[in-house]
Amino acid sequence: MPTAIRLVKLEKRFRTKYAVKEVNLTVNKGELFCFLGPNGSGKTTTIKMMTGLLEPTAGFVELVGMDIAKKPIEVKKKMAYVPDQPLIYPKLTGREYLEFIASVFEVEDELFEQRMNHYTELFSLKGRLDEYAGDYSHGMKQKLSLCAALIHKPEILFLDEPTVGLDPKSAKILKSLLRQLCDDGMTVFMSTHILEIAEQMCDRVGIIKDGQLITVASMDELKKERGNDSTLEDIFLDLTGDAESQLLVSSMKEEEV
Ligand SMILES: Nc1ncnc2c1ncn2[C@@H]1O[C@H](COP(=O)(O)OP(=O)(O)OP(=O)(O)O)[C@@H](O)[C@H]1O
Repeated sequence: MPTAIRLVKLEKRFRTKYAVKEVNLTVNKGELFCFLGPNGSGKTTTIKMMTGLLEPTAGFVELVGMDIAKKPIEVKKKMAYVPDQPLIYPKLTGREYLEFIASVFEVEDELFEQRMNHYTELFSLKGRLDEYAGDYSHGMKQKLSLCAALIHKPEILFLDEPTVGLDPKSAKILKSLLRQLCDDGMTVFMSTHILEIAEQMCDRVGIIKDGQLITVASMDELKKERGNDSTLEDIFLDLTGDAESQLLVSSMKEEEV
């Protein structure tokens, strides 16, 4: 299986503090990879280095075989990034925004129309495309940002907390869409706090704690190692939580019963 993403000894230091430390990781083409970790563990910093928005202190990132620091334009043509806070131009309509993104990526008119119709229909945005994007709700902005990311059919899609702000129907649509895109060969790298999503749909999960990647495995591998009745929540808390927070979670579970 060809490699889509390769991180080699990737590090980011802010002043004296390491936000990401010696991360090595390979993600294959067509994989749906979930990146998990507690708040402040280094997920966004890693994604920003992977997408060329932040320069590493050490190490490097290769996407589809190219070093992002050496070939930034070529690499960026092959990827898309949907941040947790959607970045849109408020004075453009939804349609104008998608047209603008398509023009940057030189998408042919016919393909643009097909993809715009397909994705905006899927996310129930088609009837709202002539309104200013600045007047959209948070969830609608998030969906417009997703449609824009898919308009040039990237080989690698990075998503930071993609389901936050989406209603349950849109979240479900997104989950099936991501699975289908990966089955068709796209690679998805996604951070999430929703362990259920990672458990249900990811091929592999990576868990980061204090800037260090502490586990990379499929759900089957994790269960084999930790016992078949373990949930991802148990495993996650076991690997990342301190004893106190685990006790708190257990007592809350007992109270629920
Ligand atoms: N620009 C910055 N300057 C200084 N420190 C930063 C900067 N950006 C991030 N950090 C620090 O780096 C660490 C990792 O932050 P990061 O945003 O990558 O975490 P995260 O795992 O995405 O967290 P969350 O789940 O809360 O979004 C944190 O300690 C954070 O305070």
